[in-house]
Amino acid sequence: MSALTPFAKKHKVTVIGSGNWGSTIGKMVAENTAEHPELFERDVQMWVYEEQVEVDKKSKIYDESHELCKGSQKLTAVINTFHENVKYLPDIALPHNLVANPSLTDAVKNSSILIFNLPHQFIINLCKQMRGHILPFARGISCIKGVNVKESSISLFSETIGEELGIYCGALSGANIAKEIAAEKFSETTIAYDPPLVDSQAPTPATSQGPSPASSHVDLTKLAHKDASGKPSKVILKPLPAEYHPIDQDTIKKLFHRRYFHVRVVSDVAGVSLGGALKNVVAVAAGWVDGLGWGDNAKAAVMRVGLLEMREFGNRFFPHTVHPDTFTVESAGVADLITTCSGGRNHRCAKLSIMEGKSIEEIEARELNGQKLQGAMTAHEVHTFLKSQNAEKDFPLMTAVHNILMGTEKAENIPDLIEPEDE
Ligand SMILES: NC(=O)c1ccc[n+]([C@@H]2O[C@H](COP(=O)([O-])OP(=O)(O)OC[C@H]3O[C@@H](n4cnc5c(N)ncnc54)[C@H](O)[C@@H]3O)[C@@H](O)[C@H]2O)c1
Ligand SMILES: O=P(O)(O)OC[C@H](O)CO
Repeated sequence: MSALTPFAKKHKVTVIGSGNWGSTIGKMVAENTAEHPELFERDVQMWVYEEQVEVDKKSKIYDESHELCKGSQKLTAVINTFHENVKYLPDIALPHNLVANPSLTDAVKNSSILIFNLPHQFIINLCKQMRGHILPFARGISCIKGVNVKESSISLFSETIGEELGIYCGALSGANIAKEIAAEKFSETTIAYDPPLVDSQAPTPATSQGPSPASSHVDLTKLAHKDASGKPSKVILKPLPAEYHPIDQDTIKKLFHRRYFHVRVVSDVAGVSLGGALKNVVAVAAGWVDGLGWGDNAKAAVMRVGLLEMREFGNRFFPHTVHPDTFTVESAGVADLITTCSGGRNHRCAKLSIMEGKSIEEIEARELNGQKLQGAMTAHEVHTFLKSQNAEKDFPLMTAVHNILMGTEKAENIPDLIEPEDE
């Protein structure tokens, strides 16, 4: 113990995912670890789903004499050599201390802070691969916009990750179109982070020897937290060893906040997560309305109904934890809805799909170069859950989006579907 001065260990940070948002978050986090050497290890690991890519001749980094610019190459090699994610975040210089790693288990090894940033359909499988390879006391932040539905149950990805890995996981969400933030244009975000007090800031049990040295003697069985729906969580959190600086709200803010990316830290994990997931469904409807050429008033009507349904969804299905104000006060609520329904990928692809008479999946494959939409999948998942609760009629917009995607309704009928004429 004598060799260990307080906070002798710095936090190692890993970003799991390297898409459009994953790479942007990796950029900001690596900028911050370099600026806070007292808290964090400088190098940030970024797990990359390995694939073959070609460096485009029009790209600024193209160098005809370089081996990696000839034919198809590993994405990780290209990122680590040219410090650019040519496929998912082209033309943005990444910090040299952001290290692409194709091995998930190696990328997360010894990391005390794990940032999850993947399309939601991939996360459970990845958590299973990570089990047994992470520090048991690690803390997580989920930047994933989606919900985890299994027939009649719904959970947030912060909860799912927490339960799969036995760690606490908060959530980051906001009006955050990645390519704008990567170009360092101003934006805000909301981070919900409220772990139970098992770390060194927790009041530790009094002993005859005086206060416990930082963290390690808390009775964890009494501290198992509740998940966002109010059910007792299966996770029994492990306290952070005393040699680490606490991973508190201040530490989390230092990890994400940039001059161009303003962070507000709150406690409402459920509200922040639901806002990010449900707005993607509304964005699909907004895209259709724009594609029909109905103008801004029509889109505003869809957004108004969508916001009310988002708030009602939180109140009804997460009554113990959602703070209804989150949807209107925080970037993770109405601000995200506005930006998504203007410049987001879900909106753009839905708009093109109706203009061209093609499915959203066809447009996604043609337009997004491997990036993944979350709106259509989330609409189906939310519908499965609403149906199981016999609540479809109380969420007419969410239900309409599902039915239109399924081809049993038409986007042209949205006005009647969201506000039946006899009401
Ligand atoms: N892009 C944005 O503007 C933005 C902003 C805020 C939040 N988000 C959210 O962030 C999350 C991640 O989205 P993104 O934009 O970084 O991703 P993306 O859509 O840009 O890219 C898709 C990613 O999925 C990976 N992938 C493909 N197949 C895979 C597989 N089988 N297993 C694991 N990974 C696989 C790809 O390598 C790539 O990294 C989503 O929930 C999204 O809603 C995105
Ligand atoms: O491009 P979208 O539709 O996935 O939305 C991106 C962000 O979530 C906007 O905040």
